[in-house]
Amino acid sequence: MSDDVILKVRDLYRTYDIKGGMFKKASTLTAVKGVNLDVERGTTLAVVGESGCGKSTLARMLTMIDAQTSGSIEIDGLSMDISKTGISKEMRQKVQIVFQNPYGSLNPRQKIGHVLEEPLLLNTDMPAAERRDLALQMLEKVGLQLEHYGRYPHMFSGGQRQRIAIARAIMMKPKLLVLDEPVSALDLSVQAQILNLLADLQEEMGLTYVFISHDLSVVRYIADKVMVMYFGEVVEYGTRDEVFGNPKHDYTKTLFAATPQADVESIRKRLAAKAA
Ligand SMILES: Nc1ncnc2c1ncn2[C@@H]1O[C@H](COP(=O)(O)OP(=O)(O)OP(=O)(O)O)[C@@H](O)[C@H]1O
Repeated sequence: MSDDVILKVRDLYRTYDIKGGMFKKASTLTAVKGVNLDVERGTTLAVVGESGCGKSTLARMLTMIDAQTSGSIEIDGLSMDISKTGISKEMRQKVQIVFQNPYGSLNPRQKIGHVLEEPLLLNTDMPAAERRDLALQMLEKVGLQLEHYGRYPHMFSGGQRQRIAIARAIMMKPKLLVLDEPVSALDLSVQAQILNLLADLQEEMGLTYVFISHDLSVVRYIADKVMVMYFGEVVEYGTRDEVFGNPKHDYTKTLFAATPQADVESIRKRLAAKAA
């Protein structure tokens, strides 16, 4: 593992103004409160916590879908403050996101070839023939077939659609992938296949992952480091073995106690069987 930090976040905040109503005063909600983190190149940081703790807000800021209220994000040496600079092609190239529901993020009227080539079309001057070659290469890389290039999203299973979303995310050869609950909507056996694919791509392409999940069995399998969020704050941050082996914060202890150990064991067995 390298000690080369690719993602550096300092004192990151995101607040939302909540409008008042007839019986309610206007207020401010702080969804992310003073988050600091460093992620080393080629490693996986898992972000866990209950619904509403700020995981997706953090993901949206890391991927420039939303701007931070204050604080800094640096990816591969480039500052990601879109409120000041807007979004450059260079910034787009550094980071991509994969969502939980691939169908929602794929345009049903676009063929897969177009879906894959679109980021290149928007952000580069690459000629059409090269774009097509790259799209075909990526289809193979994520375990799909060349004939899938001309098909529509509804012609694929959930697992295949998530492979397409991953292929699209890596078309621009990003350094960092933010994976927001990427396997939560999939059947268990398909989850294991997608997790294995992500592990292979990480090794092959030197990718760094921020992997958001509420599923501790998955986190235990994929994470190098684990960050636990609670009401917008980081309450635990350490290596996987430190956090799982010796959780310090009361919230983490409760979270771990609430996860049946059987889940952890079953996924371990499945993955071990596949690797053998
Ligand atoms: N655009 C918005 N306007 C107002 N409040 C928001 C907005 N987006 C998120 N929030 C609030 O910020 C808090 C954090 O939400 P966020 O979606 O980041 O949590 P999460 O941990 O990802 O939850 P989930 O797992 O359910 O998606 C929640 O209280 C949510 O209601």
